[in-house]
Amino acid sequence: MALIAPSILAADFANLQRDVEMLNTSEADYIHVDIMDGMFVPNISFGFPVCEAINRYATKPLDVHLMIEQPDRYLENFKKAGASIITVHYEACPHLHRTVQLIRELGVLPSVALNPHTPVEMLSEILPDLSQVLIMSVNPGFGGQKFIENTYRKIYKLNCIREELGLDFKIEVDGGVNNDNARFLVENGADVLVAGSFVFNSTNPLETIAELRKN
Ligand SMILES: O=C(CO)[C@@H](O)[C@H](O)COP(=O)(O)O
Ligand SMILES: [Fe+2]
Repeated sequence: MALIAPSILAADFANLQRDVEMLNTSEADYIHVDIMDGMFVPNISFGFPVCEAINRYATKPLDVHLMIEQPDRYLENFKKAGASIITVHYEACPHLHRTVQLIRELGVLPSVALNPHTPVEMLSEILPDLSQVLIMSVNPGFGGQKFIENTYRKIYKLNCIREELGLDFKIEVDGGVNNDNARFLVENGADVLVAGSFVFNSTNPLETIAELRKN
């Protein structure tokens, strides 16, 4: 059974409270919150005031995905805005060990994301310190993109490394996840499926989440 993290990026921002409350009643495990700064990625989403507003209504833990440069500057703000998990990008953190420590010191679970071109081996020295690794299955910056097939291989490799080292971090996959690829992602080792447009563009998001969760 997979854990499901619907991405609020695909919600109706004019009805954010309604959509968060819908997720509260769903089988979703987390609410995935995508933060984009227009620098690390070519798009701007929203910042901590909106994250705080989501948290005001959410009864599920916030899984905050920071697609921003120099994330250390804002870790405390996102903790205060309700983050339970904070993901930073490997590609945005020259001092990743320090960043991960800062997240832990805040009492938040640390997670690191890898862009599609970054090999999983780049995290080998830091895996014991992580509670989650996020494998991007699209290039970050936008919802609604096409799933990159090489992701299965990356997840398989990371899962092998996890077993070899006897670690228990979660493997999350993010981008273009739907009912066609979910099963194979879980079979290859994914534990958490992020789904934005597949959930929010479906006619019955509650059923879509329940279906995804069966994988
Ligand atoms: O981090 C990102 C995109 O950069 C994701 O979380 C997307 O928001 C997922 O949306 P879909 O690909 O499922 O529509
Ligand atoms: Fe994301």
